[in-house]
Amino acid sequence: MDFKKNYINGEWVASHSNATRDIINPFNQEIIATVTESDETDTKAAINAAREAFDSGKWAATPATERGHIVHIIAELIERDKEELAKLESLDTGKTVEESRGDMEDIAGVFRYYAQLADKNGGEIIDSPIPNTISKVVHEPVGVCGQITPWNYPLLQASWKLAPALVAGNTLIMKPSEITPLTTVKVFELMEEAGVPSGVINLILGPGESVGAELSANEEVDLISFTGGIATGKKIMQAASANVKNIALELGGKNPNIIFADADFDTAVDQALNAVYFHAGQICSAGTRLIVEETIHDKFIEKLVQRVENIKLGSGFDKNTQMGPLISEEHLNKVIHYVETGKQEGATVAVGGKRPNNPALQQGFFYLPTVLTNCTTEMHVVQEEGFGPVITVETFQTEAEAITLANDSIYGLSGGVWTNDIAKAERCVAKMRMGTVWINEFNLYFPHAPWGGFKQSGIGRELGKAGLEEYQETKHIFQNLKPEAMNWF
Ligand SMILES: NC(=O)c1ccc[n+]([C@@H]2O[C@H](COP(=O)([O-])OP(=O)(O)OC[C@H]3O[C@@H](n4cnc5c(N)ncnc54)[C@H](O)[C@@H]3O)[C@@H](O)[C@H]2O)c1
Ligand SMILES: C[N+](C)(C)CC=O
Repeated sequence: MDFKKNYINGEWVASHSNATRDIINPFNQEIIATVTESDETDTKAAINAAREAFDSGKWAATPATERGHIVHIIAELIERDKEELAKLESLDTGKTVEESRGDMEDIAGVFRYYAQLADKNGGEIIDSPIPNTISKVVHEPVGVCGQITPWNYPLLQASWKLAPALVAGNTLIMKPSEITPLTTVKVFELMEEAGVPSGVINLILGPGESVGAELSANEEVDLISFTGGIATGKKIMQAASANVKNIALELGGKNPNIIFADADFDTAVDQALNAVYFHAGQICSAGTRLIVEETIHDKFIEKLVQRVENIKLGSGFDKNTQMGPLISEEHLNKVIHYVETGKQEGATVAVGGKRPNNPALQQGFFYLPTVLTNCTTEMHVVQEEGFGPVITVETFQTEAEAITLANDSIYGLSGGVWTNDIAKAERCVAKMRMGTVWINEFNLYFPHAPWGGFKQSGIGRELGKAGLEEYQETKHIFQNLKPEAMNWF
């Protein structure tokens, strides 16, 4: 695999210090690539390139239809190379290739969706209350956008930022997670091939503390869009205040999954697994807080545990694997810490609760899919985002109790309700303080509908029309067709 570099002003360049970083396969800890490691100096060069490209006006002045056409070509190139991209994503993150294939379909869909929206948000004529005037609203690009992404869905989260920023006419600097940059590098190659002009898209590889912090604080950056953890989000928000940047934060979640006794039992059990164990639970919207009606608790947990015991761990490249490793040793230790703390606080391990014994998995950062019962709302493992394959189980007797438990969180990203009583479901979702609520479903998202969090799960929305509006300024233009002196002064 060749050495991966930054992409600044249309050139592939190594960092000024020539520092490098090895990228590790979380399944076996082998080095899968070496990439350039940048710092503040490289970041400033990328910001300058984006600033000059924006100020030249060349991209913003390109007709929206043409910008949309280029974004559509990017979608086609992703479609063309989706198998290579899927394998690269699995190598880098450990998730199964089947999951990565699904991600690549979603990613191409995001570029396609924004391509077709490019020339359909031109503004509006306001019915002016003042005679002989024209009042109109137009949308303009925000300017230079800093975009910072996490390691769990590297290219998917990048696509949610790249596609709307481009069709809106912005220039950008993207910083992927330093531990999973490979598919983002590849998509920059595809965007170059698609004909995005130099300076419009810039890629900078490096750590958050230097590259990410510079992007967040630099006064030449007009907007910072971040997806990642809550602690980092708070730092970015603070740094962004330097020049009162526009800010979009997609942060973590600790998502409730409410199961009423009248739900379709087998489907609810099956989907409770899907809600958490894809990508070993490393999903912002994972339904890790299972909230089950007391009357079905024992039966539900018995069936759930039976199913969990059969989940096959292994290499993401093995067709039989259902769950891969966690991303890193540091992250594995975090998951272990939360489960151990939960046990000390009174939770019972119904299944899992440790690393697998299988000798073939010892080089990988594996943790068994876990169910903790006897959980209560104040436990750390219930309140804090462990980001691993761990379900905590709480019970309720009444609808009101279920809602109270569901909302008892600083987070508000997503949640689910399982019941065959639609009126009850509607009553629940009306009270659930989350950006996405599913009824008889979990973890579904698509480009047309907005995504984002209530409470400390974030600010702003990605996807849908709202995801485009994040990258647009709104300008009111007022024209007097019959100007007259006022003679006031
Ligand atoms: N809401 C969503 O849609 C969504 C989607 C995916 C992931 N997430 C969240 O992401 C988190 C997991 O990702 P992570 O561990 O990579 O998050 P993280 O916050 O550790 O890192 C995210 C990115 O921020 C960078 N960063 C770190 N410190 C920084 C700083 N001081 N200034 C600027 N940038 C900095 C990192 O290098 C990385 O690129 C979870 O909390 C998950 O819920 C949320
Ligand atoms: C937003 N989503 C669900 C694709 C990934 C969250 O980690």
